[in-house]
Amino acid sequence: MTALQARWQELADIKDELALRDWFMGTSGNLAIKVQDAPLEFLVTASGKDKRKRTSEDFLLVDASGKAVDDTPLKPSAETLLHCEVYSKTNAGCSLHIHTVANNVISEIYGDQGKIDFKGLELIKAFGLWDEDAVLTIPIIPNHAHIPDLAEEFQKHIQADSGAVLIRNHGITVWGKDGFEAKKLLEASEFLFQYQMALYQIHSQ
Ligand SMILES: CSCCC(=O)C(=O)COP(=O)(O)O
Ligand SMILES: [Zn+2]
Repeated sequence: MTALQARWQELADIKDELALRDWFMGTSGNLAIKVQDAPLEFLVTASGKDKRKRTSEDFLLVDASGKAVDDTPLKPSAETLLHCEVYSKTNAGCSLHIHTVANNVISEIYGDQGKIDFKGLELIKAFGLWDEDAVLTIPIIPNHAHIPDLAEEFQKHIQADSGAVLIRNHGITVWGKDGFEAKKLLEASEFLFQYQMALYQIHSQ
């Protein structure tokens, strides 16, 4: 199996798992996985597809600028530039973006603060934060319809080989060293958002 085939299968399996969680409502979301460095090439989801379906046209190979490497009628995700920023600034191997009710609600409640902090919750360990007093901070950036502007805002918060950024009333993008790590951060983030939303509802009664 070639590296391309292996990464394709890895990303297709992740896509299926996220689809089972109903994390691709209304064709939202996009996924990417690095295939090679120097020159950078990564697989990204084709734009506008129903990501719950598994087909031979789910992904296409793009270069460091987000352009298709091969001659194809498929269009790369409209948000490919965000994935380009991840791979140009880090050693991450996989980046995932989804829209959920929980990540949208949390991004709106805490959007004016520009971040949300989580402390004292076991699941922040998924981000490698094991100390008793550790705080997980997830930045929240404004949404921009113009993707180059969104990518510019987003890249300011890429400071390590793994991380997460919330885009206000849009969704979350996470990245990690491989598909397993990126998916772990995504699941942990969504757990934390659901927890915080439930707590907020109780406190506002
Ligand atoms: C219908 S959701 C609006 C676009 C978006 O935010 C998204 O995540 C999906 O866009 P893509 O081009 O990757 O399908
Ligand atoms: Zn999106």
